[in-house]
Amino acid sequence: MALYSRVSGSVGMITLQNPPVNALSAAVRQGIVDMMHRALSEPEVKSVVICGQNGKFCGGADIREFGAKMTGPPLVPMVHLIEAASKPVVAAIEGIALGGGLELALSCHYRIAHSKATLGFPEVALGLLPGAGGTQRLPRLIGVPAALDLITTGRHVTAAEARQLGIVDEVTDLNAVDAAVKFAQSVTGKSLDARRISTYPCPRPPDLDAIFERAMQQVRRSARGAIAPGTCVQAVHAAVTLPYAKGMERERELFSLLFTSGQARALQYYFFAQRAVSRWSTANGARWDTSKPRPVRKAAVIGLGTMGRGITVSLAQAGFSVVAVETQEQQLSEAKQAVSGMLERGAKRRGVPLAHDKIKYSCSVQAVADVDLVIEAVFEDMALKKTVFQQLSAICKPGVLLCTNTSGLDIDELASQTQSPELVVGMHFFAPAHVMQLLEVVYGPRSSPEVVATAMQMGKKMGKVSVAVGNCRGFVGNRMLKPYLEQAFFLLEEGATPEQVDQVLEEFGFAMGVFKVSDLSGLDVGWKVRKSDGLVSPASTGTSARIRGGSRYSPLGDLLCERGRFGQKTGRGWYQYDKPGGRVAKPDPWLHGFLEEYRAQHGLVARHIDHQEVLERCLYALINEGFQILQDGIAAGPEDIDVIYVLGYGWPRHRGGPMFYAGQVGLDKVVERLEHYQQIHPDVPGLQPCSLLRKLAASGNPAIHKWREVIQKPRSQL
Ligand SMILES: CC/C=C\C/C=C/C(=O)SCCNC(=O)CCNC(=O)[C@H](O)C(C)(C)COP(=O)(O)OP(=O)(O)OC[C@H]1O[C@@H](n2cnc3c(N)ncnc32)[C@H](O)[C@@H]1OP(=O)(O)O
Repeated sequence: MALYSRVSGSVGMITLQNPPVNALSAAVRQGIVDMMHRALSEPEVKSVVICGQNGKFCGGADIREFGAKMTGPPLVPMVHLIEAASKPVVAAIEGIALGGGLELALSCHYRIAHSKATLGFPEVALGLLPGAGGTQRLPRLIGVPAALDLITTGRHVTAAEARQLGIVDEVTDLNAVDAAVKFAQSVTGKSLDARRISTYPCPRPPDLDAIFERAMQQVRRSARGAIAPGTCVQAVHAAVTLPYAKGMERERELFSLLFTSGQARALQYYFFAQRAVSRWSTANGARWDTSKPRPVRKAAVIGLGTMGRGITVSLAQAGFSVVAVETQEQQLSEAKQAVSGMLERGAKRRGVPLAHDKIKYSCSVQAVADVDLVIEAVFEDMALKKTVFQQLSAICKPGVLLCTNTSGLDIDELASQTQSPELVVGMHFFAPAHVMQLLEVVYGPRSSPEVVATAMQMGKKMGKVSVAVGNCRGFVGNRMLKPYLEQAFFLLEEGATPEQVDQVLEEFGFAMGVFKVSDLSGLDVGWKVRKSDGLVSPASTGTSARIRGGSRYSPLGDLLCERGRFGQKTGRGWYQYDKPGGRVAKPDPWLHGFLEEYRAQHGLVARHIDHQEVLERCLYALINEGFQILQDGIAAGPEDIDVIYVLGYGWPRHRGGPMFYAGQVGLDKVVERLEHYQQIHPDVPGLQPCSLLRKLAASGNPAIHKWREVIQKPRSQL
């Protein structure tokens, strides 16, 4: 709702009241309309201030109302009522003015912002455009290039930048509402003719066509199939080429197109999913709201390879004191230099405060004796990690949290090396650890609720989205990756090329196809794991070369590694690169020849494989594993899996995540296609639809938020 009060006799004050962000719900819109009429009708009131309760102007339209039938006054007539008012209306912007909130502010005649406020049009991230006149007013106010930038990227600007751009009239370090009241009094009685943005002509730069062409190219490059950014460009184009009223009609048409799209539904689902994962629960009943995190002031990182360095940077930038340990002098000195460089680049590019003084380097594990939490990031080798955990358990003070950055090893086995297994938890960072937003917090059967809560909170403090997951091979992300990769290898055996598979996945929206990712992360990583699992066999011909444990196996990755083709780092992998460390993947005729030879050796006849088969086999196998993970209680809900895939594995956000995507395709259709492929490939167990997927499909494709009701009480796999 909106409250009305009178300040200093002559200023009518409308206060938006809808915690936590004063979103423009039906009740708030109704309140604004009613209170505007009241302010305009009271003769003593000479001017109006609009502000938000609790230091937040407005977070925009209420996203929770988007799925439901529209009630209350629409936004567009509301902003027109404000702009057309005969008394000056001043927006007092504290905290946030986002989306519809900024549109509300732009309909006011003046805008006063607090210096700490942020403003922006983030609709594009929800699959929408600013549909209450934002695409028509902003270019009129700040010009086409700046408006295109803000509307197509959704980036938030500081009050200082907003002032520079001309979005706000004044910025204050003092109380913005008081400043707005004073301002409102000072403009009482002044003409408002020049203050109604909709009446401004839209600036028409001479190189208009080139500007729009560049903007379209830019969004095509970065949008990876998302439709909202390009539609935003079209709406701004209407502001320049059409009179205001016609431009508003065009904005409405384009908004409706986006509003009803599957992409908008996916992005809005994802918005809430990313927030829902902080309300975690574990298989043995621990929960976010009943578990108190322990205080952590000083942390340690053991092992300063690529991951350890990134983790050190993340911790230091988040304000933790860090002891960074690498036992080899030479490597320690290299790491110190690398970490310093990373901190300096962070300060230069993102304005993160320099944190050199937060880090103490040491060659000795003894240096961690007084820390509150240790993150082990040594080489991915169980024997080595066990030794480190035994050492840590002996050296560290009682009560210290022992965390491992393993990407898939058994947390419980490591916990059993320590005197306090309840204090052990996985913190699986993603490379580069100081950049990637995802953190999988892996609890073992014995991890205490406080320890899970502490790791989750540490992740948040480091600016990450932490997702709690159970302990199993590969946890959630890497476990699902296995069947996906496996299908990609099988497709090569059957006649596809890496380029073809990657193209299909990139057209779907992945930033990189599976083979390019494999080249980037190094083929040797998976090879080492397969070797330690006893999967890599010396026999390279005959049927046994392609069968392990009675199931189909492709040794293609192993064969490439045997030839020293580890990907980008060696300049050769599934693609070729101009030099070791090169980044530009080019098709490799050698690889094509090798695949032909391989097929001939194994009696495989190459066939034409179409787009649909590549997509379905790769994605549905991955999705099926996701359902198995839910069934096993490794992830508490589909949102956890979707957030992990979007933030950690390049799944296109506008497709919501693999579990949301499955729901959009239709669970019955996913089951049917998996069954189809399983009939053709009976030796691939990953194509057998899991029972939870079948159960959900059979119960009539319930909406994703209802899946938890069907998922049985979770239990740990170990
Ligand atoms: C018919 C439409 C016509 C015109 C077009 C207009 C369209 C729009 O305005 S779309 C909305 C545009 N606004 C946004 O996209 C803002 C989204 N919110 C955020 O970016 C952030 O929440 C924040 C910067 C406002 C605050 O961040 P932070 O302090 O980190 O808190 P949280 O993100 O955890 O949010 C707290 C809480 O608030 C809920 N919430 C936030 N914004 C909205 C909103 N616009 N509508 C409804 N609910 C909102 C958020 O979900 C959190 O609650 P839960 O934890 O319960 O999910």
